[in-house]
Amino acid sequence: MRDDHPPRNPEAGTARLSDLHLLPRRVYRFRMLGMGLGAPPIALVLQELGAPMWTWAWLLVTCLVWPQVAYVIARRSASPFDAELRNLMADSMIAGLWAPLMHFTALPSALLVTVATADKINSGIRGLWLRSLPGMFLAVLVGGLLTGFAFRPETSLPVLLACLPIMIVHTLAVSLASYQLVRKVQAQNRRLDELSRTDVLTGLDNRRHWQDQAEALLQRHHREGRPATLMLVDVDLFKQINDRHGHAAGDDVLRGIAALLRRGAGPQARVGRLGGDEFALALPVGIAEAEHVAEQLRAGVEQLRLADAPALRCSISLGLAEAGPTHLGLREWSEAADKALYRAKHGGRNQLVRQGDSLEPDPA
Ligand SMILES: Nc1nc2c(ncn2[C@@H]2O[C@H](COP(=O)(O)OP(=O)(O)OP(=O)(O)O)[C@@H](O)[C@H]2O)c(=O)[nH]1
Repeated sequence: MRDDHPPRNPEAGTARLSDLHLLPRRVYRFRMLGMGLGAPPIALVLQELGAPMWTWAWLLVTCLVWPQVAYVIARRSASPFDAELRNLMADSMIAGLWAPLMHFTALPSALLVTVATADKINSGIRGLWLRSLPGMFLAVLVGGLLTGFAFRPETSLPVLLACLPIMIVHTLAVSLASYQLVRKVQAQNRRLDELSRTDVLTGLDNRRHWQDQAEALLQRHHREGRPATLMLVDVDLFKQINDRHGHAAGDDVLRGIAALLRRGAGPQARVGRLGGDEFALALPVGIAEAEHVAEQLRAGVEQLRLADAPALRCSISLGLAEAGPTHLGLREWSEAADKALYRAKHGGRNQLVRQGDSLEPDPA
């Protein structure tokens, strides 16, 4: 008998209230469909067996009355999810009972038991299918005692044909559900992958991902001799900005500068936020071109205005280092750019300094 699966497992403590209230209605539709498709082959077998009236009555109860009763029980329950779990177990017992009542007619008996168990597996609720087996076997036993374990496994052509709808519909429904689940998991994996590489505040590469990209650019420089320049960017007196205008305005400044860097650096550059108010750019260009870009960025940040804090002014200091033979790894390359940035800070801020430039006296 077809049943539907709950979207979440409350045992994992993640079930949402809205899910719980939707569950009985969802299960009801599938239970009606499953019981409806299961009824014709059962009815044909009962007819072939010349079954007693009470089995016909039981067929009516299981296919018409039970789905309504199960729905009402679940809706009225203080815990619809738990009530539906019990109903799902009852579905398995009903499927199990039908096997002996059909004198174990092979195809419909195997089909009902398999479909009921497959639905428990497909529910994703840990161990539900195993927990449903004792009840199912008990029902087989009770039904067997009622029928004296009459055994007639032959399946006639009409019964076989009547089994086709439930076979086809159930297989397709389960396949569709699996397909949708796989697509959802793939999309979530892509999103997780993206999140693991992205700085949440600015949307730039985060430190680790940026470092991987910068290292790759440096190694390509060593391999192929292509130019590469590292640019470290630090917001000037950012603590004062936070103190005077508030942390939220500080965040807006970081976002605004990040957007400027991303736009100004060009599509080939890797732009990352190393943390706090520090950014880094790995540019596939020589020092002269990088200096030009850096100057434009510096001037752009000077012009940055925030709608929420129009009086706020900010600037950045930049340290540049072109990749060279002494920069064996990102560490050496970063140190060179960091020294240049240090000079820019101590040279009065709001300026760019490149590796090897002479140290300006600090006016402060
Ligand atoms: N709004 C905001 N502030 C942050 C964030 N991360 C770090 N900060 C603050 O950024 C400030 C960084 O200040 P520093 O780099 O030490 O110094 P500074 O004031 O920028 O001065 P100089 O670098 O010498 O120009 C600290 O006050 C941090 O609390 C963030 O995500 N948002």
